[in-house]
Amino acid sequence: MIALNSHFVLIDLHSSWHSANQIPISIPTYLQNSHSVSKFSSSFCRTRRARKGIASSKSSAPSFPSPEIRRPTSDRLFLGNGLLTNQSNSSSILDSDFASTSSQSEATAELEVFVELLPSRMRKQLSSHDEFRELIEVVLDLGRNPIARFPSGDWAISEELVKHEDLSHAISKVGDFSDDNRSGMDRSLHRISAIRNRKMQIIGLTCRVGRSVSGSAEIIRDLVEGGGSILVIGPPGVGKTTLIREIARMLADDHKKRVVIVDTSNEIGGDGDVPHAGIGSARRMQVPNVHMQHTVMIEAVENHMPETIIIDEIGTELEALAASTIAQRGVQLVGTAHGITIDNIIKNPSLQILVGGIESVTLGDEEARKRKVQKTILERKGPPTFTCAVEMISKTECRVHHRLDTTVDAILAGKTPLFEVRNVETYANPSVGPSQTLGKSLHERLHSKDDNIIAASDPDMEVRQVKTYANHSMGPSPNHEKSLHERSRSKDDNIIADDDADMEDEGHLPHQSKSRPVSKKSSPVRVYSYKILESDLLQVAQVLGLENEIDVTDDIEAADAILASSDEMKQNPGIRSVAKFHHLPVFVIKSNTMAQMVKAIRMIMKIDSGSITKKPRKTPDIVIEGDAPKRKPSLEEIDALEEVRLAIEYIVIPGGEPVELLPRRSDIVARQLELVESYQLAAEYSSSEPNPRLQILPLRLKSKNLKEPKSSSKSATGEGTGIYRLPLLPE
Ligand SMILES: Nc1ncnc2c1ncn2[C@@H]1O[C@H](COP(=O)(O)OP(=O)(O)OP(=O)(O)O)[C@@H](O)[C@H]1O
Repeated sequence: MIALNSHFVLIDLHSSWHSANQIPISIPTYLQNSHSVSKFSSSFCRTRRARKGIASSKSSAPSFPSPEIRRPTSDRLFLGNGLLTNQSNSSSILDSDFASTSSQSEATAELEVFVELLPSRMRKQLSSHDEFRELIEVVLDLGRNPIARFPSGDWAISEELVKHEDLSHAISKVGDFSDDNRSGMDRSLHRISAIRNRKMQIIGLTCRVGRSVSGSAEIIRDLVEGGGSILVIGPPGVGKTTLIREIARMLADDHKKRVVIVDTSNEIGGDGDVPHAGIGSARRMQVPNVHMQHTVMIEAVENHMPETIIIDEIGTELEALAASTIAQRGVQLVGTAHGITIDNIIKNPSLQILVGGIESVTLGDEEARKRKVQKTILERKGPPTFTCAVEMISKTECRVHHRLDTTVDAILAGKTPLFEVRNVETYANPSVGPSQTLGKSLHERLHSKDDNIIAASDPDMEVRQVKTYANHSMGPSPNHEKSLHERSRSKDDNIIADDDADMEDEGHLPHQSKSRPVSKKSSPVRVYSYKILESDLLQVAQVLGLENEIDVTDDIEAADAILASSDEMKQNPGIRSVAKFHHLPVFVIKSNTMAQMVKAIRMIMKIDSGSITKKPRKTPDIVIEGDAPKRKPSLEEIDALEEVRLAIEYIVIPGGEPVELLPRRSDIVARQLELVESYQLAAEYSSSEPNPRLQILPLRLKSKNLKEPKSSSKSATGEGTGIYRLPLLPE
């Protein structure tokens, strides 16, 4: 993204410290939010101005409000985080006084419109914040402190609590809320989302600053120009809408394509009937209500002869079907979907069609053996709707899957797909002119020393940075600073309960009893998680039949336990301080597999009580007995267990289908059975010749109550004859 030609002006507006009059919110809240926002600012502050030592706006908080509100003009003067752009101005990037005067004030115009939402007492406070220009959202919840969200974290705007009048004031400044509870401000890109009480009165608002960030699509310009359909995946707030808005403009203005945006919440083209200048000459179709998004998508193709259709938030099966219809009609499609990785889309039954649909195929024993796969395998049903996919890791970094079909096939086969990691810095070296940078082929970049891209041997892919992709369900990316390689799945699957926050400091050693007990109680046990997807945790809780007993919370103060990945524990030592401060036990999982989460949840719920023992004092961790690796498993055993994991996570749980495994040695079948049990699933054991085998059933086990089956003559470990059926929960 960033500036790629001399028409852009870069200014380092980044600042990470709050001024003295600002009210810091609690450490945990800060951590929580720094965890959930990207490291955008830190990477952006390395602009040329910064390198040349030109004073940034850090020292002088912009005064506010200015008397006159100006709207963006067709010159497209927009504000990004630490980035101001003006296409009509060709002054030098380096010595432009313009950047600190005219551009700044014009770029502030959109923010000025935004802060009109707030009562004047809040405006003054907010505008004095050093990061004011990088403001992401303002949250107004009745009876609470008004909160501003910045890239560096949350900040309480005022100690005065939000009143009804404050909400009424904000509501009076926006248009009507549609049935998705969203509204906007006329001809601006800001998004206002409402929370209502049971009487449907608005009691909370999330007001997001919308910006058109010129240059943000440079990072994938080659894909856009290639003409293929592009699926953009990312968690909320990572910048998907901002990216596709710029793609729409790029295609319509730079490439003179007929672009139609299906703008369900008026987020891409802004509120009001005249679209925001940020979409250039792309046309925009509004959608009367969210349930009609798919019909408007089809209408766009049938009535307006588009070459490209842009669509934000494909979330339902109907929308996915409409997208697939559009793609079949030869129209380029650029769409977004929520998720962290393509794996999330594959596992989402409504969106599976976007990646071609999935079906399970049962192979004959001979074929399975030949292919070295399990008997029931997953295959892609047809061609994906999109040619390629972009997983947004942060506003500045993404993973590009040039061939979505190849990626999906690899994931379904349990293999690591190959992809290319791109970041803004690589694509926005201001010292290189536009034609040089943009014209550079991937092949050239491959050999560029700076670009940190390495070639893969796969002839299908031109070039990519090969990284391990094993941890498909890794949490929302606060982890941008961490290499993907480091995030690869750990072979050691132990769960650690880390109960003491700071064991080194003997004088302040928190006694274990200080930690709040985490036990079953009438209200659900609330878990605060770091880098573990809430949806994955809840899915596991559901499989365990604990969906009413466990809850995931964003509020550390309300939490009963912390669940974190060990990667995050290493990266973010602050977690221990937070845990200590709140007297919370920390449960650490070494990989985000469902099996690990099952174990963690059982520990948190004390289902396996008594199995927790403390390690000697020097090591602050508590290890679950029996989880420590006792011996090195054989390759065959690893293979067999991986077969179980894939079968369960890709077929049995999402598809509700049974899976028959390959025949194995009886001791290995016993290990497989243990793993099946840890997912709380039932299995059928068959001691067919020459080796026994398991069939995993999509049925939940009675927890902690496994009985010897009547039909089994011996045991479930493979020595018996006939069928072994684990007891099932009554439906
Ligand atoms: N490249 C960027 N530079 C500066 N700010 C950005 C950039 N991309 C996004 N933002 C800001 O980040 C916030 C979130 O962006 P955006 O709405 O595009 O995210 P999103 O992924 O579409 O979120 P959601 O899924 O919730 O709709 C906005 O305030 C936007 O202005």
